[in-house]
Amino acid sequence: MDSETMSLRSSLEEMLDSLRRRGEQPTDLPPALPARPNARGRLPLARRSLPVDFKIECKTSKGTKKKGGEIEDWILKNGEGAIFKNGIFGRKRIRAENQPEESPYFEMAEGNRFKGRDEKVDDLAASTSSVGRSDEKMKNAADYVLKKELRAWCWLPTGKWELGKVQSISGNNARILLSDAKVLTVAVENLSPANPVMLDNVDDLIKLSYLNEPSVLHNLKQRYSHDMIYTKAGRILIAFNPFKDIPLYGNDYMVAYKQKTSDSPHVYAVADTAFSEMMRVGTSQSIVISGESGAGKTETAKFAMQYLVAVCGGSEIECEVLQTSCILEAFGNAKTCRNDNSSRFGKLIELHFNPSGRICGAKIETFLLEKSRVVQQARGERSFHVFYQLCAGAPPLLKEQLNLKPPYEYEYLKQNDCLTIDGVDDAKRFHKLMEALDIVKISKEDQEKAFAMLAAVLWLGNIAFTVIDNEDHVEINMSEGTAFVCM
Ligand SMILES: Nc1ncnc2c1ncn2[C@@H]1O[C@H](COP(=O)(O)OP(=O)(O)OP(=O)(O)O)[C@@H](O)[C@H]1O
Repeated sequence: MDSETMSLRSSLEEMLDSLRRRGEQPTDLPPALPARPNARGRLPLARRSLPVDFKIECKTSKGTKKKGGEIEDWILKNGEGAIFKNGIFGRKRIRAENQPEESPYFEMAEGNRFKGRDEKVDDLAASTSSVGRSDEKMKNAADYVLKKELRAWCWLPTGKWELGKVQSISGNNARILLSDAKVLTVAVENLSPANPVMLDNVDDLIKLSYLNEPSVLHNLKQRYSHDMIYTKAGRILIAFNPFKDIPLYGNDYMVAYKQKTSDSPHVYAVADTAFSEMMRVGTSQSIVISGESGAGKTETAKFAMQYLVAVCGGSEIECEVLQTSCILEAFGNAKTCRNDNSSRFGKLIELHFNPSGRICGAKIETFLLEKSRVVQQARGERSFHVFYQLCAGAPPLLKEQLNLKPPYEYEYLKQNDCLTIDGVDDAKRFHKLMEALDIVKISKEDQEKAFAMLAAVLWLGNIAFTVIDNEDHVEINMSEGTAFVCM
């Protein structure tokens, strides 16, 4: 095992140990998530014009009937041989028992919508006994789709989804009129039902009649294009990174969410719900923020903390809590190819409240810091912010004491020729860092020790060695770095 893996393992072990120490069993299990529809296509309500609660039937090319999980397995194994591989829309051919007045699927709506899995399998078994009628039913379904000029998403060979209207269906192919007036012939298995226009821009994905991939992406994209970066998916909040300042934050918004006069999806609403539930139920609440690098997790966590601090306090401790971000980011964040302020560690932030709902303490645990970044960074990336901040912003006396040079003088910092970040003033950030350290009451003496350690690390990187024989023995080169580190 190499040393890096060893250090990662030990960090991981440390984290697990610390989690274990925090209690073997969570005493505050989160409430069960509400039942959510199948992501492949939630069946719409009976009153809507689209097909509802169809049954699945399956017959192999040899005529044997299959049901339940067998169907899925069989379709996967048999590919093109699966005659029911795809219906009018999507993977499943669906059929209704009775002919509705308007929709060929009407009858199934109320009775079967909330049936459990076993009941549905029973339905499936029943439905396979009437395969003979399926062609007629499918024709009705096709007629219905055509009559209503239903919109559908087409999966194009280019790998994109395109919205169009179904013009005609013949065999396994459908002709689709696209928005640019082009007509495409698409295999029906490459179609997914689109939601009616009235559902454009809905603020909660569970309001969509069809929860398929293109419909979800379309909805999120539309909202994003109107700077609506938050969307709900039931109890989950989806947050998009706008990469620009959007006027969605600040006092007025906080008041609106506190007084519940706004119910648009927002990180403030999530923080408010967590706080209200904590006060109501009397147990700890967690907000889990996840996403890929650059998705906006750190910013979102900061907005959530700002909200909690604003509505639950006004005393000194809250101010200290907010200042921790500045310190953590200086020491643990760095510029990467994906994010100019990427957190190179994980963190667990606890805010402690007293019985009256005021913040009375906080605890931050960090884990898995990417230590190797100190000595090596990928092209276009920097080491941790604090090194550049120290070099740029240290007061003259400190600079002299620590023999500080500009970043390009240090091997650890200059290796990638990436010394600055557009729009970021490292010197100013250093002053903010010192203020934050003062606010969280780190003594001047401890601050100086920390800065001396950082300077020592930089100088250590400047020590060079020369191989002096064939057995790879080395000798240290005398240089400014060597002299300074040995002092
Ligand atoms: N809600 C927002 N409003 C404005 N800008 C934002 C918002 N969220 C993120 N950003 C911008 O995107 C950048 C990256 O976001 P952030 O650092 O929060 O991502 P992250 O998910 O924490 O990334 P990493 O995992 O690399 O740490 C921020 O520095 C900020 O410029």
